[in-house]
Amino acid sequence: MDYVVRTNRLAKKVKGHEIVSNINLRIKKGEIYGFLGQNGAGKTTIMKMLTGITLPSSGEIELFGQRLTAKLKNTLKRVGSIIEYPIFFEHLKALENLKIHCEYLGFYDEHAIKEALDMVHLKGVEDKLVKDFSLGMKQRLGIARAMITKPELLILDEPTNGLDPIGIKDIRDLIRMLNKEYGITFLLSSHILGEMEQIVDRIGVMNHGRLLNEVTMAEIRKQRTDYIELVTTDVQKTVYLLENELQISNMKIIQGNTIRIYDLSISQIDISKMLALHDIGIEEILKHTSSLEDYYYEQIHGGGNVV
Ligand SMILES: Nc1ncnc2c1ncn2[C@@H]1O[C@H](COP(=O)(O)OP(=O)(O)OP(=O)(O)O)[C@@H](O)[C@H]1O
Repeated sequence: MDYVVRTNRLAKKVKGHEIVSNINLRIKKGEIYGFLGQNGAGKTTIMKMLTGITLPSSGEIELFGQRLTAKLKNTLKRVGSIIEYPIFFEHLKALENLKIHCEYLGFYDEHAIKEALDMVHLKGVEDKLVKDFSLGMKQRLGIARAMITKPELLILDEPTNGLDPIGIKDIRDLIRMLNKEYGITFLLSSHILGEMEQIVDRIGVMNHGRLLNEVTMAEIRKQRTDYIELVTTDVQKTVYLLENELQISNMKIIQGNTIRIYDLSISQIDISKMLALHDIGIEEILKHTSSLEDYYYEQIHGGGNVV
């Protein structure tokens, strides 16, 4: 298996307290991997260790199959990142900011700068002052800056934080495009489940400094069970009617008065019509579609496996 990132029992201690422990992370080449976890779960700390901003207290990091050591800092050239949020010289133009960054890196290539701006669709605003950029444009400029050296892995910490729905969609589309067209592997973090669900191939659930589970979105979708939830004025009679009038057998009663129907070949409308015909009052009927949110809460509250 071609892994871009592998960590082995990675841990970080701060003032005697372990803020992340025993992290065995695996990110495959070409995938969009998402770290999911509440504030303070340890996502940023791991990203800082992967980008060489912070040193691990123990454990190992392997990037592109090579162990990351002080001597092999060159490997980090293959990684681009925005950790926390991108900081610019606000009173300078976008292009000037990128040029300064290149000079600082000792890598000056005007063509690469123009190409990066083009990739994130910021061509035409390179002479605009950064202070006049929207948050979404700044995020895109941050991605352009991280892309100048043509990294194979981009690490973006909460890339859609603070953006409005259109800005969020723009960044999502940009990440997808960079992944598909340029084959860039991504490590993203977010605490917004719905957002991650729409973009990642695989997720790692972080909780209190531990990586609980790594699972593909395809696996989550396969496991999910959708059902219709029904509350009526007469549970026993409803069950009898569902079985005999609509031939539904896959259902269960929960909390005494709620029926969950797992047979979705019969619509809510048919159920409602049939019950109305038999004078059964419906207090509630709704379709429940399980999602990443269900999986996440199961992991956090059900004590998911540590990987
Ligand atoms: N330098 C530090 N000194 C003390 N505590 C720290 C330090 N860095 C991080 N922590 C603590 O470690 C925990 C993990 O922080 P981290 O920033 O990695 O979490 P996170 O999952 O990225 O959350 P957020 O989304 O809020 O950034 C937090 O409780 C944080 O307060």
